[in-house]
Amino acid sequence: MERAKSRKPHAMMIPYPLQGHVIPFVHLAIKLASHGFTITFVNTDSIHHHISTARQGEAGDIFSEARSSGNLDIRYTTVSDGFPLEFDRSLNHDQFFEGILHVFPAHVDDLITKISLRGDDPPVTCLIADTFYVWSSMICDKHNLVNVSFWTEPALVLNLYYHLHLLISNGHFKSLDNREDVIDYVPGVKAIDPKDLMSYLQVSDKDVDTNTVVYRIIFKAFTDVKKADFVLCNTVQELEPGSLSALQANQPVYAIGPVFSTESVVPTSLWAESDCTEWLQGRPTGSVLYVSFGSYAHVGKKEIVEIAHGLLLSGLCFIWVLRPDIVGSDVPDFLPNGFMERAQGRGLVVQWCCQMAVISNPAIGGFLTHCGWNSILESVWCGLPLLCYPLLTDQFTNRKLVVDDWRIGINLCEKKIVTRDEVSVNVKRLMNEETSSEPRSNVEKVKRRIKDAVTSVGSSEVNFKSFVGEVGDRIEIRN
Ligand SMILES: O=c1ccn([C@@H]2O[C@H](COP(=O)(O)OP(=O)(O)O[C@H]3O[C@H](CO)[C@@H](O)[C@H](O)[C@H]3O)[C@@H](O)[C@H]2O)c(=O)[nH]1
Repeated sequence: MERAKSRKPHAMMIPYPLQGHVIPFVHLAIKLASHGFTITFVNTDSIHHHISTARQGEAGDIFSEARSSGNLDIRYTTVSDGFPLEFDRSLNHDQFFEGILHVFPAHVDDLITKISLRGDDPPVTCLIADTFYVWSSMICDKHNLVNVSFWTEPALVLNLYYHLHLLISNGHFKSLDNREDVIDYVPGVKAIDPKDLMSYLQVSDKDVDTNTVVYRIIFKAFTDVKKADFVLCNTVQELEPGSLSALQANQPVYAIGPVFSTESVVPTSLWAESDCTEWLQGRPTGSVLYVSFGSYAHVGKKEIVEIAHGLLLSGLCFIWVLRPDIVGSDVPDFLPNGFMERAQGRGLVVQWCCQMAVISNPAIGGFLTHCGWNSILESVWCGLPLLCYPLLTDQFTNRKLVVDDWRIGINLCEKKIVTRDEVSVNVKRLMNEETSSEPRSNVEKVKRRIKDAVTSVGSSEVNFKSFVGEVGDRIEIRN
């Protein structure tokens, strides 16, 4: 017993192989390691390859600098996701996720077996896997590991998926004609309109086949998470008290966000970053709009063209992140003819950048976003009001938090297809201090809350420390 007590906890961490998941996992790894954990961080070969290509050379051990500067025990390894490196995961989305569902867990299982045969010191005693993985409880049972699920979206979204059975039994999901009235029976959620549900739940059985891979993942992952010993959420207790309390009534759930280190030395970008510092230099405070639709969603060419014209019409300065695969990796040309020439001097288009560095520049005054959860947290951290253009998955639900609940942002459009006039009008509304005074003053309040949460006495920090204590106790009991 004494020996077990003095043993450091050793957690294997496996993010979902997508940019918006790898980033918070890396920050969590650093935080745990600085609280005495040994970490073995696992990226897929493909994610590692993209990080290396973005850096124009083998990235090697991505934690080497963090390890030496912070004296942290973080080990790094990669594992195959079952596909060759050249396989286009973005273009072949469903095939890729079939592999993540069925093939990837076998590779993870092999890796854990290999590591345990190698006799690492201390031995791996805990798995911290993304909540979207459907196999965590199976792997933890097999290898006698404490099962920690890390949720990288808002607690509201987890809470809705968690109570999927209620949405189904009440006819708001998985019926031929889903109900369209307000949902008021999910514990911890006062009321939510069906249009604010995650995109996957906004469709009826008439419109989609819910046997596709995305649905099989959803149905299984949110059953499996109920078997986790602990759930960590990248959110703040004071921001989502209802959903968090509802979840906490069932199992240990800790709000520990926002999990990010503002000066991260760990390379995580999957595309080469452009440095925007020089371009931003000397520009008036709050004069530049930042536009990004994250790493995962695609945007139709028609919409990109409308947004491009709208940005030009607005007459404002902007930095627009446009991934090469934003429309599709088989559609390389999507901007309207002459756009770059007309934007010269006031618009900068980059394929990727260090978002946190850019949006914390005082010249940035607002964020046109797809409402990815990391982007929302980062924008609030920097005190920037948001212009919301959700594209898929949790982004519609996140928009509700931003626009309806916290009132820190405005909607770009109501309909799916945005027009250039809507872009121009709303961009101007967001960037004008008078017309955006309400979201601007509210974002300052929310910013205070999230910054307070991560001080030594703040809720996220206190929750994090109790998680560290609890997980240590659980490891002892298991071993
Ligand atoms: O040029 C860029 C653009 C983005 N980022 C970073 O990339 C991350 C993007 O994350 P997020 O804003 O959450 O968007 P996605 O990449 O689209 O994230 C996926 O994962 C999120 C968290 O699970 C979900 O909320 C989203 O809907 C899902 O698409 C953020 O940390 C950004 O700082 C950069 O560093 N440079």
